[in-house]
Amino acid sequence: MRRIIIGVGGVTNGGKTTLTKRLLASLPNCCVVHQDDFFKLPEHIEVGEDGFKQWDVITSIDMEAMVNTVTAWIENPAKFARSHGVTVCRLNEEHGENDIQILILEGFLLYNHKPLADMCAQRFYLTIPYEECKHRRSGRDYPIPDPPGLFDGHVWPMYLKHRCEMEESGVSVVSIDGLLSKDDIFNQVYTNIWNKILNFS
Ligand SMILES: Nc1ncnc2c1ncn2[C@@H]1O[C@H](COP(=O)(O)OP(=O)(O)O)[C@@H](O)[C@H]1O
Ligand SMILES: O=C(O)c1ccc[n+]([C@@H]2O[C@H](COP(=O)([O-])O)[C@@H](O)[C@H]2O)c1
Repeated sequence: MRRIIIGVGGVTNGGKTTLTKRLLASLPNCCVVHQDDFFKLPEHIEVGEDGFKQWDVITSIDMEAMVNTVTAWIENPAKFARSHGVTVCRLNEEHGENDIQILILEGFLLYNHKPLADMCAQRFYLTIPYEECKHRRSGRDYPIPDPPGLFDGHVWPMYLKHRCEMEESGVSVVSIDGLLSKDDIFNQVYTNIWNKILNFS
């Protein structure tokens, strides 16, 4: 049985969740692990020198728990799928597609954690410019609402810092322009994933 882990990373509001939902609905035997589900409780988030709770750093996320969840999928993808409500099917053997199991990791800091980055066979990275990001973020409702000034004082500077660290680490990513239409982004990524699967031993 082949199994493949796909990363959907990138900037906040870059379109990661939107893309992931469409991939989940289109790819066979496909599960997802969202990094946002592993945020620590607010009382465990430090306040930084910038005066803001430090949500946009890797230590705000329980990465050990996230990696453990991914490990559970690796050990038994079909069991993981069934327990997450995904119907497991066999694909057409004529096309060499039988028994593929796919896991999508979705999150804004996937590739700044080496163990997680190393688990991904393909890493997509969505980007959008500052103005568009600020605009989209202003319309979002998070479990903890953004205090005034958070975007410019913490979110965007941390994005730039982590992006720079990711690039310096040498991890290879497929950059996706998040300004493209939702359809174009989906088609580009979907095609890329199938190419990867069909060339995957
Ligand atoms: N390609 C796109 N073009 C325009 N708006 C988009 C696109 N992709 C996502 N959005 C919108 O941007 C906002 C954030 O999208 P979302 O997928 O939740 O981002 P993320 O998961 O990266 O934070 C949502 O309002 C969504 O509808
Ligand atoms: O989901 C939460 O509990 C949560 C609590 C506080 C903040 N967030 C924000 O979630 C953002 C990452 O999620 P996303 O979907 O925008 O990529 C990050 O920029 C955080 O500032 C998210």
